[in-house]
Amino acid sequence: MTYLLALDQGTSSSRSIVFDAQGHIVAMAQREFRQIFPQPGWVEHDATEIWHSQLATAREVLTKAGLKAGDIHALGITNQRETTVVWSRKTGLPIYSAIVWQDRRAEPTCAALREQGLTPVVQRKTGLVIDAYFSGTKLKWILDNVAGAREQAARGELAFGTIDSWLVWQLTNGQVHATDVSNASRTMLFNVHSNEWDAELLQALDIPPEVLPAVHPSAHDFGRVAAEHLGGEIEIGGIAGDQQSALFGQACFKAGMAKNTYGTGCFMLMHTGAQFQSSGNGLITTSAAQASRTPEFALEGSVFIGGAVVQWLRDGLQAIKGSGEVQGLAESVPDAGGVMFVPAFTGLGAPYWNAEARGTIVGLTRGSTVAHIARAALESIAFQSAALLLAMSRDAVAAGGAPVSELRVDGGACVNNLLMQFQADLLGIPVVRPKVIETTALGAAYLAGLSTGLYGNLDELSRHWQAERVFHPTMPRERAQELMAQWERAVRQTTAT
Ligand SMILES: Nc1ncnc2c1ncn2[C@@H]1O[C@H](COP(=O)(O)OP(=O)(O)O)[C@@H](O)[C@H]1O
Ligand SMILES: O=P(O)(O)OC[C@H](O)CO
Repeated sequence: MTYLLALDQGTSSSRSIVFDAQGHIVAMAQREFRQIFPQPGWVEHDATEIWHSQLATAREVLTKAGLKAGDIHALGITNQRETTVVWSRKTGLPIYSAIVWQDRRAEPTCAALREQGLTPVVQRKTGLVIDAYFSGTKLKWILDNVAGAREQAARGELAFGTIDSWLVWQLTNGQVHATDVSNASRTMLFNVHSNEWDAELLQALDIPPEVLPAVHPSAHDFGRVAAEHLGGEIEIGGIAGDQQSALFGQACFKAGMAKNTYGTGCFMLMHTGAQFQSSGNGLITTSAAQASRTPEFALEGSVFIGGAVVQWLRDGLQAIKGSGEVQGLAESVPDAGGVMFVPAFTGLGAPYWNAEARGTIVGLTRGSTVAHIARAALESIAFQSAALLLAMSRDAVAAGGAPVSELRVDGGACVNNLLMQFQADLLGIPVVRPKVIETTALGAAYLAGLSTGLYGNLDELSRHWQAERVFHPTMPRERAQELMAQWERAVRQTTAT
C-alpha cells in the first residue's frame, strides 16, 4: 500500500491525516492549542506551540495507522492562511508571537496605504483589497515594533513566513525557507501574474526582501523532513493555503467549479482557470493551488459567522446543548415562520463588506418560538453563502463564462442535511457532498502525490472524487427569489438606526 501524510495546521487545532493512494482516510490525530487575545482586536498564537502540536499529531497519526516514516510516500502541508511568523535564522526561535489572520492591529497601516492611493495597484497586482487580514502589514508591524528587528532583518538574520513556511523550516531543521504561490498570494506583497515578490509593494510596506521565503508551485519538492522528527526522512511534496487546498481536494480544477467550506465561518472559492478575474461584486482574487508554474486563479468570498451561529445558539441563547441538536430543533417547525436572522455579530463579509453591521432578528410574531429562531439561524448560513455564489456567478458571466452549475461542500456544518437542502433550494443548483469531507487535508496530500509521481495528472484525481450525497433543489424558483429578497431586506436592517 502507498500512503500520503497531510499536516493540516488550522486556526484552532493542528491535525494530521494519513490517506491511502485512493484518497481514503486511514487515520487522523488532532490537538488544540492556545488562542491568545492580548488586547481587543488582537489575536495571537504561540508559533512554537503550533510546531509542537503539529509534530505531536504527525507522530500520533503514524502510530495510530501502524506506519513508519518509510511507509509514507510523501507529505503535504496545508495551513491557516495569512498568519504571520518572524523568526531568527540562527536560533530558529520566533521573535514575536504569530499574528493571526483575524488580528486587526495593522489597520492604521492599511488606512495610510489607502490614502497613498495604492488600492488599484494592490488590486491589480495581488487581486486583494488593502486589509489588515493579509500578512504584509502584520509583518511590517513586527519589524516596526519588536526591538532591534529592523537591524537584524537588514543583516539577513530574520526569516518571515506564513505557517507553512514556519513548519517547513522546523521540519527541515532550518534547511529550507520556502512557501507556495497560494500562501504567497495572501501576503499583499506578491505579484500573482508573474508569481514573484513585488518590488513596488515591498517598498511601499518597507519590507526588506532578505526576510522573504522562496516561492514555488504548490506541487513541488520542498525538501525532506529531517529523520529525527518522524523517525525517518519524508519528502515534503506539496503546500497550499487551507482554502485553496480544499478547492484542490474537491477536484475543482477548471474554471467555473466552486466549493464552499462550512466551518466557523464559510469560505467559498470558484476556480477561474488561467484567467485573473477581478470581481465587480465584492470578491477577492487569489492564486489557486498550482500543480505547475502556470498561474491559476480563483475568486473568493468569506462569511464571518457560519457554523458559529450554531455555537451562539448553544452558548449564547442556550437553545441547544450540542451543535448536533440544531437540525432536530429546526425541523420541529415546517419553516422559519417569516423570521429572518442576520448573524452580523462581527459585521458582514463579502459581498456586503459592512464592518458596522450587527446581528439582527426580524419578522418575530407572537407565534415565533426558539425553533423558528434556530431554523432562521441555520438558514442564515445558506443565505450568506447564496449571496456569495450569486456574486461569483455574476462575475463568471461578466467574464464570458457560465453561471456556477454545482456547488461542492465540506467543513463541519456540511453534515447538516437540512442546511444543505435549503442551500440547494436557494441556489437552484445541486449541492454535492463528497464521501471524504476532509478535503483540506486531502488537497495537500494530492499535491504531494502529484509532485512525487504517485499521480500522473489532475484527471486521475478527478476520478477519485466521489459524491456521498447530492441535494437537488425542490423549491419553486419564485419562492427562492422571494426569500432572497426578504434576506436582502433584513441585511439592510442590520445597519438601520
Ligand atoms: N450538525 C451541525 N449543524 C450545523 N452546524 C454544525 C453542526 N455540527 C457542527 N457545526 C458547526 O460547524 C463548525 C465547526 O466546523 P469545522 O469545519 O470543524 O470548523 P473550523 O475548521 O472553522 O474550526 C462549528 O461552528 C459548529 O457549530
Ligand atoms: O483555519 P481555518 O479553517 O479557520 O481557515 C482560516 C483561513 O485560511 C483564513 O484565511
